[in-house]
Amino acid sequence: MLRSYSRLFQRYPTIFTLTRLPTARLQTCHFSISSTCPTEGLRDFGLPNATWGPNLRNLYDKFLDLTNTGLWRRIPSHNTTVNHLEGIGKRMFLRNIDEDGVGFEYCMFYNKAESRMVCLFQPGPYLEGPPGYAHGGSIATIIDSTAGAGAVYTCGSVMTANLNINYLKPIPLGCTLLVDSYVEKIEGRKVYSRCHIQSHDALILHTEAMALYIKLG
Ligand SMILES: CCCCCCCC/C=C\CCCCCCCC(=O)SCCNC(=O)CCNC(=O)[C@H](O)C(C)(C)COP(=O)(O)OP(=O)(O)OC[C@H]1O[C@@H](n2cnc3c(N)ncnc32)[C@H](O)[C@@H]1OP(=O)(O)O
Repeated sequence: MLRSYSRLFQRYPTIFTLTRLPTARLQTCHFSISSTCPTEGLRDFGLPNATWGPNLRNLYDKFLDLTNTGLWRRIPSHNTTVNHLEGIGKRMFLRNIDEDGVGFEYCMFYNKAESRMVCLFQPGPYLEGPPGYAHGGSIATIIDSTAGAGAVYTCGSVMTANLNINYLKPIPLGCTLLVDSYVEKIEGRKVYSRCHIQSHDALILHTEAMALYIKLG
């Protein structure tokens, strides 16, 4: 069964394009976005926990070492991007499961000089799509979140206008991945990013994507 899925995926890499929707009424959305730490004192989920496998832990240690060079910084991760005073009860999509390890287990590092955001990612069992593998929507989510955070840290608030994904090889649940994104070019309000997902040992290229973000304000 798994082999036939694998063959199917290798033969027909899917291209998903999210087509343009009518302009959102941003002025009617009463939320504030902070790229800093809006929930001081609350748990930072981008830190190792008992559900992290050795590969995720090793990659984390490697990137943490890189922060000593001053080129990389670890991005704190809370369960909301919304100011907690007005955002009580809201949850960030990727952090909306209380149990560790079952959903999106991840941590991000940012390199300002390269406009590059990497995400160390371990997809948990609640992200299942095909038996034993991550759902394409969950893969799109981690890509958009990584490249989106990269765009935000590079040039401020943005919204995703277009996301184009080639799913090349299925992603087994529980494995460790490197989601690697960078801002390729900026034209006016348009921010073009590229992203790929590879296995922790860089032997398998699972996914490639391009995203267009529009700067707000
Ligand atoms: C985002 C916040 C992140 C917070 C991060 C906090 C810190 C980091 C921590 C944790 C990381 C979390 C990261 C999460 C990331 C997730 C992001 C999302 O899920 S966003 C939700 C899904 N996206 C929508 O719902 C958009 C819906 N669409 C719209 O609202 C509008 O269409 C919008 C804002 C995208 C553009 O509308 P206009 O009215 O402001 O601008 P116009 O004039 O239409 O477009 C500007 C230019 O862009 C082109 N353009 C627009 N859409 C295009 C498209 N789809 N394809 C090609 N070009 C497009 C246009 O042709 C125009 O180009 P010309 O300047 O004339 O050259």
